[in-house]
Amino acid sequence: MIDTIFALATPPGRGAIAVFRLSGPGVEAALTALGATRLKPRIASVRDLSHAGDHIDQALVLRFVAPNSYTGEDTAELHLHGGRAVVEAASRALIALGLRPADPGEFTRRAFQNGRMDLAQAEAVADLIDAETSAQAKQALGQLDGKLSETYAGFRRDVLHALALVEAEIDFPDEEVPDNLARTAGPVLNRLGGDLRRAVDTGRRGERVRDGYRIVLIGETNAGKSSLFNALVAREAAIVTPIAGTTRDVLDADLVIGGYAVTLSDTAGLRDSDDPVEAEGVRRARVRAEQADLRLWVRAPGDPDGVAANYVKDGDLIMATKSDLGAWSGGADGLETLAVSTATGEGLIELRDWIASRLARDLSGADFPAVTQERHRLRLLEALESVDAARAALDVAPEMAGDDLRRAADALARVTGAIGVEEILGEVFSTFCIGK
Ligand SMILES: Nc1nc2c(c(=O)[nH]1)N(C=O)[C@@H](CNc1ccc(C(=O)N[C@@H](CCC(=O)O)C(=O)O)cc1)CN2
Ligand SMILES: Nc1nc2c(ncn2[C@@H]2O[C@H](COP(=O)(O)OP(=O)(O)OP(=O)(O)O)[C@@H](O)[C@H]2O)c(=O)[nH]1
Ligand SMILES: [Mg+2]
Repeated sequence: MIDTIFALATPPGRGAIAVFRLSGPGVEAALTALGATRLKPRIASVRDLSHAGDHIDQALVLRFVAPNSYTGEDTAELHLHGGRAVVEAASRALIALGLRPADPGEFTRRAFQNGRMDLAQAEAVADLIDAETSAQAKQALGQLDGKLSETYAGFRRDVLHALALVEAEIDFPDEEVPDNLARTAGPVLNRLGGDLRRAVDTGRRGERVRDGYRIVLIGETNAGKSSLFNALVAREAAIVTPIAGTTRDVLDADLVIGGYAVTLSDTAGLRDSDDPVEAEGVRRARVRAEQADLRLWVRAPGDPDGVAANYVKDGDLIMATKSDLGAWSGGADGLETLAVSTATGEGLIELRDWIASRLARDLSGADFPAVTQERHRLRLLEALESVDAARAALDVAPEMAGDDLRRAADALARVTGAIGVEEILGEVFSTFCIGK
């Protein structure tokens, strides 16, 4: 027998209203026991709820009848006055009536298990709740709509089509098999390989929108990195002193620029040091610079053509800091330069604008939906490798191509949860909040 579950779907604590969500075969009996009868499906009704003779609340009650509900089961919502005592009384009554508090993500998990959505859509529900920027919300909504799932399903259809062509040839073996295959399945696999490669490439973008675009401040000691960091995050987050070598640890701050999530990192000034603590700081700074999506190379007037140059890549930006003390004049190897001063505020607005347009360039693709999760990207890579292997096998050992294509189809089916569900369910739903 399937449990009937309940959870508070609104944040805990005092509020205007508190919404309890119920799902499972025992919903109707529970509603009747609470005194909520004669409810028309999907029509809100005001009912006095009580249990064991105690009046709980005058509530707004909604009832959905299976399968026409979020989970696909009988469900209900109790919209209560949002006081702690009311919430507590309702919670106790529901437990007394045999309902069980839901696990994180359990409503969405049931929606998935009842075929109301696939795994990629369930992940989108969690992403939408976690979204803090407009770009994150837009990306999650695209995935919730099923656009991403449809893309994956299209890839899988192409794989199965190629597989059918390969099997048809192999079933009628003759001298011409390799030639025929190269003519029929070859072009299908070439196109599919290109599509999968493009999808994998959007994965970097999708993950950056979801998890934050990584920008790192890097430069000589005393160049003004921490001062610039503080100016961008608008608080005195990092220690600033005239002493060279002040910053040791990498300091991260999350900000939103132009609707995109950004993680900005302040780092230790790059120089050789006998101090093991500083040397470790410099090592960490280098690692971060290496991993970053964008490096801001911070250079003050008079800074030598320093070590930072080794870590800066095409497309990075030179921050000519302390512009109040004079213009920076150095070779920039084709990198753009922006003069800033945290003393006067010069250039700070321009810097934000510059970053915003860089984010728009790197992250807003016309080819939404982007692949948003590492889990998807890894499966797509697996599919891509198998398709490439199948393509190579066509000419030499066509019977191997069939196995490769079956592996590719499996990898794609795992993304949407068509197969291999049990291994990934825990991973996907454990990050959900209770009540979702
Ligand atoms: N109060 C409330 N607001 C909410 C939700 C909810 O469950 N309750 N949602 C949940 O997270 C989201 C909306 N998503 C939903 C998706 C499908 C159904 C649903 O009952 N579908 C049925 C009936 C459709 C209809 O009314 O015509 C169906 O598809 O058969 C409900 C909510 C956001 N807002
Ligand atoms: N005049 C002027 N001084 C600045 C400016 N920015 C930073 N400074 C000063 O430069 C010194 C070093 O600044 P920090 O921000 O600590 O430099 P840093 O690059 O973080 O230095 P390390 O952490 O040692 O690598 C401090 O005394 C700051 O007050 C600026 O725009 N104008
Ligand atoms: Mg510093």
